[in-house]
Amino acid sequence: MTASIPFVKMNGLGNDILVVDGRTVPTGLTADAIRRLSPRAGGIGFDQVVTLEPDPAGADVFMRIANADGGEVEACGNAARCIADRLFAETGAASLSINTLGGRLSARRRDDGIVAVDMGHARFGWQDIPLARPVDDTMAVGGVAAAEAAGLGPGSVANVGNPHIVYWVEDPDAIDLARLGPEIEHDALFPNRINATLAHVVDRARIDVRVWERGAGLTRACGTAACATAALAAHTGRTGRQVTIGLPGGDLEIAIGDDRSILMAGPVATDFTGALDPVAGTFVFDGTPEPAAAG
Ligand SMILES: N[C@H](CCC[C@H](N)C(=O)O)C(=O)O
Repeated sequence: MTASIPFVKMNGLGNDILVVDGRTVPTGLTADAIRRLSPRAGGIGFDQVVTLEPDPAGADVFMRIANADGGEVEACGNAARCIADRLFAETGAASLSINTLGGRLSARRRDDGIVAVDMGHARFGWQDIPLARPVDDTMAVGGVAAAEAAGLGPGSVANVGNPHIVYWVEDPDAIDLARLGPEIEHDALFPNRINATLAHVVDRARIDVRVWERGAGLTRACGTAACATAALAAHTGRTGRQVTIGLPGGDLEIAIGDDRSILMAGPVATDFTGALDPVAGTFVFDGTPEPAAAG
């Protein structure tokens, strides 16, 4: 087996990201290889893959994002923090511009060492999400059969680079999101599918959430879901504009600007390194690529 490209496994509050560097040589990582590598049983195990690339639009880096199912997506908040942390360590810089399919982000390391990322602006229009049909009040979206069958009220939708629906509930853990999540994700109302969050507003400065991620399933944390939930809560008057989002993996700090800009801050960590074969979908842990065969 020849493992041909190095990788770093990182995580933001347990939302784990495989990072590969395609800035000098394309990685050749295919959607099929991602699907083979993502399972925690037998694979490397991750929620998303991020490939660093040169940015033709002039940002410091282009961050290409794929979910565990191999599908390419527009945004990943935890990955943005992980990438920034890694590149700050690599370059000594304390700020960074990251371009993505969902728009351009800017990251900086705060004096306390925490990485903060400006995730851009929340959009609430039905075409922005997108929804499959016009909806006047996107803060109260009904018609998702599985959610209604589960007794959830209408959801609020936002696009923060990627699409999200947030259901406001008293006790997220009382709802079987593992069963409900995929039915919401694939509902016909969402032509690009959707990330689904159950949110309990604790008080005007804290919301506890559970997230089913499009293309990845239940995760320990979801940065963009935290951003969407905080933006929607502030927009509907459920909270102020400085909100702590409590996720199974820990807390994210979100600040919503009066222009609907979103600043997200939280910890990141590096788990391990290794190398993988992007075509065969095989890998070695914490090792270096196998030495070239002798001879
Ligand atoms: N599953 C998401 C992408 C990853 C988002 C999440 N990991 C985050 O930290 O924002 C989507 O399909 O839009």
